[in-house]
Amino acid sequence: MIILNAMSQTPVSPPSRLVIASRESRLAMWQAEHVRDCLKSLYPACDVQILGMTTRGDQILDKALSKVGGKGLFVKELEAALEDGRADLAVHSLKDVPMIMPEGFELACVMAREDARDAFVSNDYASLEDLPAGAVVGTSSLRRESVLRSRFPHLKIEPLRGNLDTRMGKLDRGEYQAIILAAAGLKRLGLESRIRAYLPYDPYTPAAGQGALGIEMLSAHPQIKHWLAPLNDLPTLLAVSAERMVSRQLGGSCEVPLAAHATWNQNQMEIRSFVASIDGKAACMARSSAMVKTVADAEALGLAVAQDLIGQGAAKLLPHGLPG
Ligand SMILES: NCc1[nH]cc(CCC(=O)O)c1CC(=O)O
Repeated sequence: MIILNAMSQTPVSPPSRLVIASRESRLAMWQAEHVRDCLKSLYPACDVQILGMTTRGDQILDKALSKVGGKGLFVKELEAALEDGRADLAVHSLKDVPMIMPEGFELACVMAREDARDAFVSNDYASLEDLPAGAVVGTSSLRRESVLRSRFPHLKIEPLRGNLDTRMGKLDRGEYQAIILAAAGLKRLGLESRIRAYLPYDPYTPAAGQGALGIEMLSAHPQIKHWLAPLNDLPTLLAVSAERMVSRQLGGSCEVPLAAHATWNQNQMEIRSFVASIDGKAACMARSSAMVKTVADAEALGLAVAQDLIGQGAAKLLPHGLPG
């Protein structure tokens, strides 16, 4: 649970030094630098440093994420740096943050979301519809694979791992006719011009948290939450709270195609979600809208959507059944 701008009774003095742990990929570094710049403008006297590190998710590139135990693969080393005091904050793509965080860790804040859509990238084709039979499409996500297989059974879907630059390189060397990536990462790295088409939320619903940044901290250091509170973006916080609740209720793993996307505007939230089989032949889909004013309201809507999916038989699509 995140407290927005919690006005503490005892004034907290501004930070004098903050160390941000980050993965070393270009996107992760962009995100860490963005957080550093925001902190520097909030606290001009604060010394803000970035500690770059490699995670297991960056090292293992020859296997599908779903096969190497996707959960937390990109965050564990960063959490270790927080635990031994080498860093105060860890910046993550919220999509990569497990739905249930380990004991002692929490989100300090959720920052404004970039474009949450998936993007179609290709050198030779303008859209998925233009791809000929047998064309190879690269994606590392079972969620994207499932929708592609159901809509375009004539395409060949093949795994695509590595950081953004690696993935673009594989496309440019002709290993794939097209690839699907999160628009957010491409835009952040100045690669927006490579996007040939934006995939609509229906049916290409993104993963919970896609496009948003989450900053992780140790629960034992509550002053950090206070310092970072101004970086929270309310529409994003409410949307991702609902999305992450859906995902958490369904076991939130990378081993099953699972999508959840919410928007919030003037107290009105809309949310859509699906759970599907990898071949795209079976799917449960739910959408809902409600008046939402607080994180608790958003989570209640997420819970209702998860229950709708479960009522449709979503548990049968989950590799380990329902959690708990
Ligand atoms: N799973 C890897 C990952 N984690 C975050 C992003 C993109 C940026 C974002 O969603 O914030 C990506 C790459 C992708 O899905 O194309």
